[in-house]
Amino acid sequence: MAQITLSNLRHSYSATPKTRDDYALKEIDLTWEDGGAYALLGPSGCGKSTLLNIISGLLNPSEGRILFDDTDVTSLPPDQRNIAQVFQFPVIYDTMTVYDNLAFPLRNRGVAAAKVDARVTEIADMLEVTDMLGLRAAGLSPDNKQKISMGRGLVRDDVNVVMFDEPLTVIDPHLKWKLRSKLKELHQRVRATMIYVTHDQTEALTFADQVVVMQDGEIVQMGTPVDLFERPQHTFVGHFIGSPGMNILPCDLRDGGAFFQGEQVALEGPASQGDGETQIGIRPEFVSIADQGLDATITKVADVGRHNVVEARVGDIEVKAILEGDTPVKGSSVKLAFRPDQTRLYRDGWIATEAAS
Ligand SMILES: Nc1ncnc2c1ncn2[C@@H]1O[C@H](COP(=O)(O)OP(=O)(O)OP(=O)(O)O)[C@@H](O)[C@H]1O
Repeated sequence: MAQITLSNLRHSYSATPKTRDDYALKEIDLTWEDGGAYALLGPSGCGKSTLLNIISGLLNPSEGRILFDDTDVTSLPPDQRNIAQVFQFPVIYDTMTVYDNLAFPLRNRGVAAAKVDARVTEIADMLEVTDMLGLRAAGLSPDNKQKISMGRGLVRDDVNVVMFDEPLTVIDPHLKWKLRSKLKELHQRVRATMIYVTHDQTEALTFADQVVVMQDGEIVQMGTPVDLFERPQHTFVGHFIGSPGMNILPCDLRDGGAFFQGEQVALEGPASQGDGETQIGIRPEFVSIADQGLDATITKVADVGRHNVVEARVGDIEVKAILEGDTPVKGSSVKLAFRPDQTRLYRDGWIATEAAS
């Protein structure tokens, strides 16, 4: 396994890029620590596959370098990078048995039969497919095929990194959670560096210790699932993560305070100086109905099981709240309060308040 460093990486699919918009990857500087469980999370088109293909060597970056530990691999082809990859669709040999499928990556590299057997047995046990080892892969269900595909990615213990590219796409929704937690458990057992690419926040947050959030060819935040929830560094992260996402509300800064719809709102801490468009960020979990606060009208109440998701209008702006217990009915007038230590200020998208100490 290796530490992977991406240094000043940029990539354009155009031969003659002129503006920043011509780059699918704008400027990436990132270190993936040896043995870490990472997710690369972002919406379709943000550059995840481009970044993955650059790490695996399928694509040469327009600028920048890739290091595996201290070795510069930027110009090495994929087969010399020693990477295992698990794709959206299972890559297995239907005519072979499950055992031979799992053994294939090892036999291909001339690993001795005894070690092949030990490793296949171990991985099959971890994946709970031991009873399938003698079966032909053709007869397996799609989720079992994908399990075997994952096993093929994990069977070698000498790879630099295992990369998963949306591996649960073909899995039935009710089986997804099982495989998701299985992968997390596998990481804890094998301790390989793993990068899991997805546009699904649940998959990313379940699997990864560190989540790298991408938007429009840039990394907007790298952090633990708790960091991303509690202190999004960018409004995109606040909005993209959470269900529903963070409320992002226009505000004015004046007289040393932040004003939303004409009312002053207490922030978590002092705001940095600067020009630019300012917004308040507050998660629905920290909006409540109180005796004093912003005048609002309830426009929608959705019972989603454990709690209600309530939408309220403050002036012409909608604010979402997650409320438990008694909830006001649609059309009623209420006062909304924001929990001050969870109320952040953003300027041009980026966080601009200091955390309360
Ligand atoms: N071969 C290509 N030629 C030209 N442009 C490309 C090519 N591949 C990707 N792009 C563009 O680069 C940008 C990033 O695409 P990329 O496939 O890396 O995103 P992604 O996050 O992996 O999306 P998805 O989740 O849909 O696969 C997009 O604007 C896309 O249109």
